[in-house]
Amino acid sequence: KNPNEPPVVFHWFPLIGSTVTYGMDPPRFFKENKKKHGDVFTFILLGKKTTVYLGTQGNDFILNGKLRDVCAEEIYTVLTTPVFGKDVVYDCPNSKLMEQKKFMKIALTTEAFRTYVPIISDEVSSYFKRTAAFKGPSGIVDLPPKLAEITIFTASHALQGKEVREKFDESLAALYHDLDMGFSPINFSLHWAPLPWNNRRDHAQRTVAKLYMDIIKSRRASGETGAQDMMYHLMNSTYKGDIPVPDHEIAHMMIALLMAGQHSSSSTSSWIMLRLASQPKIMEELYDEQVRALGAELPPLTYEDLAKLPLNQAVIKETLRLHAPIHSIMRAVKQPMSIPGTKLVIPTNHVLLAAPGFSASDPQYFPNPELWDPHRWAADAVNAPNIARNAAAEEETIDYGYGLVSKGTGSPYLPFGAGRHRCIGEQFANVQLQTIVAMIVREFKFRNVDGSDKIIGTDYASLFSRPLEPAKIYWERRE
Ligand code: HEM
Ligand SMILES: N#Cc1ccc(COc2ccc(/C=C/c3ccc(C(F)(F)[C@](O)(Cn4cnnn4)c4ccc(F)cc4F)nc3)cc2)cc1
Repeated sequence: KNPNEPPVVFHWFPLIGSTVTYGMDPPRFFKENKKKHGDVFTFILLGKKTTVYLGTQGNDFILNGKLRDVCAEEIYTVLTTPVFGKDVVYDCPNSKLMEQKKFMKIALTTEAFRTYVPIISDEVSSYFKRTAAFKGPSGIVDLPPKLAEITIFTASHALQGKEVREKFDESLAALYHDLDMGFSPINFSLHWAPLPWNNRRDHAQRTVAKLYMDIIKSRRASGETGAQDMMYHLMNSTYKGDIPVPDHEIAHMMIALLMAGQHSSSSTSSWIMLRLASQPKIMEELYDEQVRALGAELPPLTYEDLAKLPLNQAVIKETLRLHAPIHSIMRAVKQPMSIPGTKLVIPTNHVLLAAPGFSASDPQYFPNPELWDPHRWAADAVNAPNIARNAAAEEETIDYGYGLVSKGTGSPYLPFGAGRHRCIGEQFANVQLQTIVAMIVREFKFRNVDGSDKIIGTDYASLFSRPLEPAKIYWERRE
């Protein structure tokens, strides 16, 4: 027992360690071990010494770690590179990732979002017109698979372009599924194994990358600059020293963005709809908010309308507080790291694990934390989380080469991470989710099949936490 290293969580077997107890329910695992050991403790995850550092100090220590101390790509590349393809995101030096994030952000501007809102709302309306599951005046439906379709259609059309969207009606859906099978935490250790799903993943990656490269070639040949979508901007970006982005890297970044957007948004939109079914009153308040703000005839939604719907925005914020799709953020330790205020030094054979979502359920910051209550975010709410009020005010920011990002120091609410690796898709995700929610609220009323206010459990077994399936709700068309 080394007094300079964190306490180790008791475990029976050396390799398995605490993988199963952690993997089944990470928040419960964190809570139990925080009680026994405090905010810093080590457990064995798939044979690796994994040191958790909870709370806002832990978030700061890990997410704002220096490049020489912590490394993301060393942990993530085994999982992401076989799915995305080589030379992008975690298969290149961090300095190159920072440039790639700068390129991706160029297509994620408010002017681009103005064009995305009509695209997304049309995709939602036409989905409900054509799908069999929502025929007639009312019914019962298993929601998550339907929302996964809605998110892939809306994100691919808005972010990836019309050509890609049309491919999802044919081959691309099946190929996307094969890619997706490779995107599982088991591949943190079995990524190399010639398992059937890894072979299908590799075939799908090559086929999808080729599909993107063909679109790039045809766009370059025809010279049309149609929609200013992500592909257009990546094709017109250059690395330091005026080096154009190679076609295969454009294709691989497009796959990365497709995977990022799809998993996070489909999980979040599922949780939003399940929470609205458990509290139908809130869904009625959302409808009333639109009628009050936009008029009873509910004109076609515009980007500017979204800012007039604070409750609609709060619903997304509150859902991400309780259901952050990424529950664990991991970094390799490159140099021994001493934890300020303690005599602890984290050695280089450890992996650091931050769990920003854990502090978002801490009653110290959010009274009655398990209650899903979007009103807690209202600016004037008497018990509004004080971070909501002065967050913008004291926000420390820093630029890693792709624009100013918040360091999130002190914030107990970081569903999009913080620091060098912070999410660049936050604004797009909010536009997409707010538009999807607003369009669904116009057409339907949801409630639980048994009329209760129960909420289904969480499936932590995949890479992104999501609702257990099936998750059925009762819907009826608004007259
Ligand atoms: C509700 C939606 C989303 C959530 C909750 C979310 C969450 C996160 C988190 C927690 C990180 C930090 C990961 C780490 O530090 O290891 C991250 C990074 C990132 N996300 Fe998202 N994300 C969302 C949507 C998106 C979308 C729509 C895109 C693309 C259009 C995207 C692209 C990225 C990228 C490129 C990074 C940078 C990774 C790095 O620098 O290492 N995300 N996201
Ligand atoms: N046996 C067993 C067993 C073992 C363990 C467990 C449970 O243990 C764990 C541990 C850690 C994790 C980590 C989640 C994790 C990390 C990185 C990424 C990502 F990189 F992929 C992403 O950030 C995703 N992203 C960003 N924004 N939107 N999506 C991303 C970045 C850039 C990019 F361009 C595209 C991207 F999509 N994705 C997810 C999940 C589960 C269960 C069972």
